[in-house]
Amino acid sequence: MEVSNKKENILISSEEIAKKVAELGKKISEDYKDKKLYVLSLLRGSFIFTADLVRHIDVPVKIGFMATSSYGHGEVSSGQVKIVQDITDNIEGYDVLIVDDIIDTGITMKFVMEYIKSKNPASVKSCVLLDKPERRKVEITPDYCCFTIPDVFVVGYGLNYGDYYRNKPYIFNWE
Ligand SMILES: O=P(O)(O)OC[C@H]1O[C@H](OP(=O)(O)OP(=O)(O)O)[C@H](O)[C@@H]1O
Ligand SMILES: Nc1nc2[nH]cnc2c(=O)[nH]1
Repeated sequence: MEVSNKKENILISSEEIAKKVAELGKKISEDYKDKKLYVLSLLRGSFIFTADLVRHIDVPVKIGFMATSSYGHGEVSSGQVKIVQDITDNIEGYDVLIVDDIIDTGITMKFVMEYIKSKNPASVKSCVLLDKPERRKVEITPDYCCFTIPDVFVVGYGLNYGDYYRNKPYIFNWE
């Protein structure tokens, strides 16, 4: 589960990612011009996407983190979302944008959206790099998304295999 010697199949290059992330940052800047934007980054998977995205946001923004886990080391969701590290800011009255790397079954994003709504924000929306709609188990559509992908387990740009590969600058799977 640590490293694989199979050939990498690049599905989305770092250049394609950079272009889409920049466009998305611009759109979010327009949409949140007169709002109180709070970006909530879900660790660990979204750390790279968040870091790149917020550098394309040119309106005032607070940035915070929450760590959730539901996959462990496997490729299948346990169906249970664990809050590994809770949000530490008071987000009451803020327009919270929850940023994650992927919506797959949708269980994580749905759970976190409900949890954040209970803290009385002005609004809550979701923003992901990847959407994998074929695997959905709960009803959810991302408010902002860079790429829709088919039902393949993908790795890189924050997404892990075991504890590894989050540092790869592109999205790939193995052939
Ligand atoms: O839509 P879902 O099926 O719930 O899957 C999406 C979630 O799965 C991954 O998190 P994981 O639990 O692997 O933790 P990680 O962020 O530390 O990788 C990913 O980062 C998302 O948060
Ligand atoms: N690495 C990885 N984590 C996930 N969590 C939910 N879907 C995926 C996926 O396709 N890849």
